[in-house]
Amino acid sequence: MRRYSQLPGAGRQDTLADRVHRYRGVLLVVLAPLALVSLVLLLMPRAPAGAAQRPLGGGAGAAGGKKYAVIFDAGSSGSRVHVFCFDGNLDLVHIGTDIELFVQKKPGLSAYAQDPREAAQSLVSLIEKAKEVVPAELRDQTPVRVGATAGLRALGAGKSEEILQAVRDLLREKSSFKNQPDWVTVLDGTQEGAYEWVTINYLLGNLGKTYADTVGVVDLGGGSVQMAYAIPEKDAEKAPKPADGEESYVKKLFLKGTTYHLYVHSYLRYGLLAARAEILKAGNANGYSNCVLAGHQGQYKYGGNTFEASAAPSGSSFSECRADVVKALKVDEACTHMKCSFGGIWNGGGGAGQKNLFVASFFFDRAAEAGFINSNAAVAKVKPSDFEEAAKRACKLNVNDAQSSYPGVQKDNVPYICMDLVYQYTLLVDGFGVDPQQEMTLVKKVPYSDAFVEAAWPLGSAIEVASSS
Ligand SMILES: O=c1[nH]cnc2c1ncn2[C@@H]1O[C@H](COP(=O)(O)OP(=O)(O)O)[C@@H](O)[C@H]1O
Ligand SMILES: [Ca+2]
Repeated sequence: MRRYSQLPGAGRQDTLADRVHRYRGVLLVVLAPLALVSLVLLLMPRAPAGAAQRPLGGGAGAAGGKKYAVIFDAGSSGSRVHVFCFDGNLDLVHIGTDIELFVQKKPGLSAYAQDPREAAQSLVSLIEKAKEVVPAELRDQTPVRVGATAGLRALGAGKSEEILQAVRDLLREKSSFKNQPDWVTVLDGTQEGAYEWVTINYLLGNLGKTYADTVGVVDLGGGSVQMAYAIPEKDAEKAPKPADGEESYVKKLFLKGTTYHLYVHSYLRYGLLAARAEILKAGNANGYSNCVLAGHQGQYKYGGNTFEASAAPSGSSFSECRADVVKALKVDEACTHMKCSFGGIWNGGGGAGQKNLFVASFFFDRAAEAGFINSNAAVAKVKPSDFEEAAKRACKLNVNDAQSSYPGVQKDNVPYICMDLVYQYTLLVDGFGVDPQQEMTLVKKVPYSDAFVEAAWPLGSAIEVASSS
């Protein structure tokens, strides 16, 4: 397994083609300022023909062509604020010495389900940090958006709406940023996946290139996992209709003058922490789990429910745990489409847009904790089989040995290290159909210019905001 501190082709080492492309953009500014708005870098997530188009929000705070955008990521395991600043070409420019302000704190909003005001208050320190980096005279033109993901999705509409309302009130009273009620929402999973795809491909300098030159993105959160990659138009036309209540499989995006057909699916309850509950339910026939490390007797709490989570008398077993995970993933569920990933969900048809996979969030974190990538690296090249090997090692341990073997793993997570790694391997190989030997890139941050930017959905949202003004 190799490690890269610098990503080939990333950052601002533009090729001649890129520069020609950018110069073309400048020409367009001169020749057709109105057309520019829709041509240069307009992110327009659209539902397929016939469905209503998602409105674009207001613009970003601007000065001398610079625009700021403040995006809150209300994730299931923590809240984070990102502040970005774009120039007139919608390239990122420095905020002080960095290219992004990024501050995070735990727990997430959903941990305050009983007290919406306290949930909102948990964002105050992040708001203050964001204010520090946006010049005072630009704050009232600088939009602030809040996107909540799987944590609030799982709380249900009533509770999550109360929390969101408290956040809207707080932003109106305390933020001094440009705020609007409909800018504080629960993101649907496909929107989250699409933004993440835009983030990574923007940072890699891929936008404007053909779909085959983009990378596919997998984002394993706590509550849900997203797969997003560009597919050819002819495949998009054949996309099956989603089941009732599900988002459509294909989003049409217009970015840097290029139309992309993005296959996106978000699997709710298959984020790493949510999947533990599914695995415990699937495998708990005898009151114990084949995935829990020897020496652990306990229960696992997730989303207001409690599950028995005690080790089997013989401890954890890679192969038996894997069978439980396959069951939890519903790999064999009837597939009414051409080809499915798992749970009867269309797999998008694969192809060149999925050849290079960038895999984010918990995939990176667990790989670092299991010690097969450097936790300080921004990206690392691995294969699914690296997760298999790490899982086989972890599943042989008891909790005490695991605690000393994996000093980076939080105490609460130690009994689940076998389960998590088996899940990650099985999700990639049996779920998404990735070859165990296929090289892929684990990503935490992407090098851009002389800095690093978080590989997370908020930049995609900021690009939408900044390009719509
Ligand atoms: O902006 C980010 N930077 C670094 N890591 C992130 C970021 N956003 C999410 N993560 C990682 O993703 C994992 C959990 O994701 P999150 O709390 O966002 O769950 P969710 O997406 O299911 O709501 C954590 O391991 C966290 O470290
Ligand atoms: Ca997330």
